Amino acid sequence: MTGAPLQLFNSLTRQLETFEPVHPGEARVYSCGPTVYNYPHIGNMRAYVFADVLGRTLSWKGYALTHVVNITDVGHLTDDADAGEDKLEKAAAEKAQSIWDIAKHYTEAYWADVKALNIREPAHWSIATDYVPQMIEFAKSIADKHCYELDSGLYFDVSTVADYGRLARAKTEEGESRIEAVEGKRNAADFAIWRKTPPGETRQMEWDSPWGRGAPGWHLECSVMGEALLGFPFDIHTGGIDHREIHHPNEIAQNQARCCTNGLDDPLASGARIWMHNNFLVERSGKMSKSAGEFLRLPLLVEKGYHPLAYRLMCLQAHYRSELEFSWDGLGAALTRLKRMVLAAERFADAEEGGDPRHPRLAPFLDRFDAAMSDDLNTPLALTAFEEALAAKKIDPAARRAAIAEMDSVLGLGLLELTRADLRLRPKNAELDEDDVEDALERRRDAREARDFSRSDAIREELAAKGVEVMDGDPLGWEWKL
Ligand SMILES: Nc1ncnc2c1ncn2[C@@H]1O[C@H](COP(=O)(O)OP(=O)(O)OP(=O)(O)O)[C@@H](O)[C@H]1O
Ligand SMILES: [Zn+2]
Repeated sequence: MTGAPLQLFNSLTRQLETFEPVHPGEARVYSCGPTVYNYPHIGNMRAYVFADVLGRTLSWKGYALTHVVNITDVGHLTDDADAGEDKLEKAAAEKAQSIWDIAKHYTEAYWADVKALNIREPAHWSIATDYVPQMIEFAKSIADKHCYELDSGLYFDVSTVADYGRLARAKTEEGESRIEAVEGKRNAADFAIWRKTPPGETRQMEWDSPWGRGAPGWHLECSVMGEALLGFPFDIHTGGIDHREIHHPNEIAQNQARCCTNGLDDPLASGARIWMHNNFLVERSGKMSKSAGEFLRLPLLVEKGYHPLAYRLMCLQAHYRSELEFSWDGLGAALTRLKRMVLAAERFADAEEGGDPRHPRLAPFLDRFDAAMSDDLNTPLALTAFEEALAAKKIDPAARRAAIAEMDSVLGLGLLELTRADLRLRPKNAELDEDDVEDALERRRDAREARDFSRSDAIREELAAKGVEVMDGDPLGWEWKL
């Protein structure tokens, strides 16, 4: 493996650990994916930008990566703890639509955002409903020792595993106390791994099981897909910090139960060695939400004229474990920074391929970049090394192109393909298109050459009235903006 040893923060041990793969030369990663009952907001997408940067870093360091991202199309209740309704059943009932159509529609919307953000396709998008037989098999294997049946379903008894909930931080403050009581539960934190369809109710998604007709629990799904596609133990499990409190402790409890039944003698075997959690993207008003106020979806950013990769850059500007506050000004600043990078990269984007990235003038930038990324994915610091490599003077263009391509394989900004025109996105409400603007600017240049300043000013005002600001002497060389 190349470069500095990769240090990652493990939420389970609460410390930085050097990445040592379970299978030499490989990296197996599972990331909790979207629940496809609605469009993802940009906060959700921060979780996938983070998982993507982790995957790209592992690939760059030479590990053969197998990344799994699941699609939850059944079982996730409106409350992460054991209460509420199935998010998809609820959406389907409200919209009077087939649940399968709903899942398909929002999965496709999610994939469109993934693509726009240069998030690489994982090896598998595992769809929960494709794994129901394996879920039943997994549940059967742990049921005798670790579960009990109630009228409402099969419950996991958290007292049957060692040190339940060691991952969670908010155990006493919020965690357990907010778990709604279900009559007959042995411990407040016990959770359903199979939920029976209540008598007299019809569900669009249900399956037969030894515990009656019903649907799997959300936590069970991730345990099963992780094991099925990556094998226990695998290397890294990721998700947003909200998952650190309930979803992942429950997954870990099931994995412990499963590993013990399979003869793995470590009572704390948690399925994955390293558990990593990205912090939230927040709004000034609080947690980003799909219901309150303006629904911050990636397409809304694009409609307002921000390129999706400006949002990706905004994510990279913060460390993944820090909270990041969203603001339009912040996004605008990220867009300006991205434009500067594109201008710098233009100078050598056409250079020959195959240059030596370890050119003596570039190696120090690459080393700093590596040190930053190896220090628990310190992207804000890595970006500064990247920009200095972009800006350094008098370096062979082919070598520089190679070094930038290498760093960008980790950052995923697509800098060698992005053009000025790509970044001059047109807000949806703009009345002019790119050609109209260029045409007006041409006429204005002629007027100025002819020293006809009143005509030049008139064209400027005409453009301003249509939402285009002409920037004479723009330091970025962008002559106009919308
Ligand atoms: N504001 C946020 N910032 C960063 N990550 C987030 C944010 N909100 C949710 N996540 C993460 O996004 C991923 C997808 O979550 P999921 O599709 O289940 O959405 P959700 O939890 O229903 O979101 P919400 O509760 O906001 O509707 C999870 O890893 C989750 O931890
Ligand atoms: Zn999950």
